[in-house]
Amino acid sequence: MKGIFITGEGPEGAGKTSILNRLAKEFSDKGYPILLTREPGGISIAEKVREVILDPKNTEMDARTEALLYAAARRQHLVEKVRPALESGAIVLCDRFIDSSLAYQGYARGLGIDEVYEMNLFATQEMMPDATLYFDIEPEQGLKRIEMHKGREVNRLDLEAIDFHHKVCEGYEILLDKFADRMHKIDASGTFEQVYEQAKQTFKEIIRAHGK
Ligand SMILES: Nc1ncnc2c1ncn2[C@@H]1O[C@H](COP(=O)(O)OP(=O)(O)OP(=O)(O)O)[C@@H](O)[C@H]1O
Ligand SMILES: Cc1cn([C@H]2C[C@H](O)[C@@H](COP(=O)(O)O)O2)c(=O)[nH]c1=O
Repeated sequence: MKGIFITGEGPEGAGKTSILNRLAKEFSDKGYPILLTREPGGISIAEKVREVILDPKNTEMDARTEALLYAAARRQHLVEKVRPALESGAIVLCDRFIDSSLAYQGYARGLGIDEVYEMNLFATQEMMPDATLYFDIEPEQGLKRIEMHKGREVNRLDLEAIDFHHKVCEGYEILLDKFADRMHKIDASGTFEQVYEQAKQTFKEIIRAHGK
């Protein structure tokens, strides 16, 4: 594919969405062909699946159902939006992707990282990101940011106990080792400007390494 597929990952409130938005704006303004999108969502069918998965009223959702719904939304989003953009040469910035499933469903829910990975490889036909920005923060600090952000939807996963959020971070630590070649750790605990500067430097190195 001609484009570059870059994902943003991390626990709740790490600042992924804010930083990816600013990167997309700054680099689009400079003339780079950026497509900013998100998971679950990004296209109509996947946004509908998102509503079902994240509705806090759906308390009975089975862990495998949850993992399959994320993978189904991912499949449709990839086919309908991400792959065509990459084929046209875009730099796709995606707010969460497969690593979220591995950390949240594979590790924190206990389904198994390898099992969830296998199932997702079927959904994506083995497509993986070229690079991933991992926003590293203690779950307590991230959740506090979300509490302060009054306009944000509170979703079903935000409402999990703090132990679950610690497990999500442990899961991501495993992924940082497993996928050391593509994962870039950003310290997300500082001010927005400090985090943005790190993310921007890393982003520039990634696109340079891919010839852009
Ligand atoms: N470095 C920062 N310091 C303080 N607040 C921040 C920082 N970065 C983002 N925020 C604020 O924290 C809140 C959550 O940020 P954001 O939505 O970007 O996080 P996120 O990682 O996408 O969260 P989630 O995945 O849970 O949706 C927002 O109100 C945002 O303005
Ligand atoms: C893609 C994906 C996401 N999740 C979780 C992580 C978050 O709790 C929500 C998405 O909300 P956000 O505000 O857009 O970050 O869904 C998951 O558990 N598994 C996944 O594959």
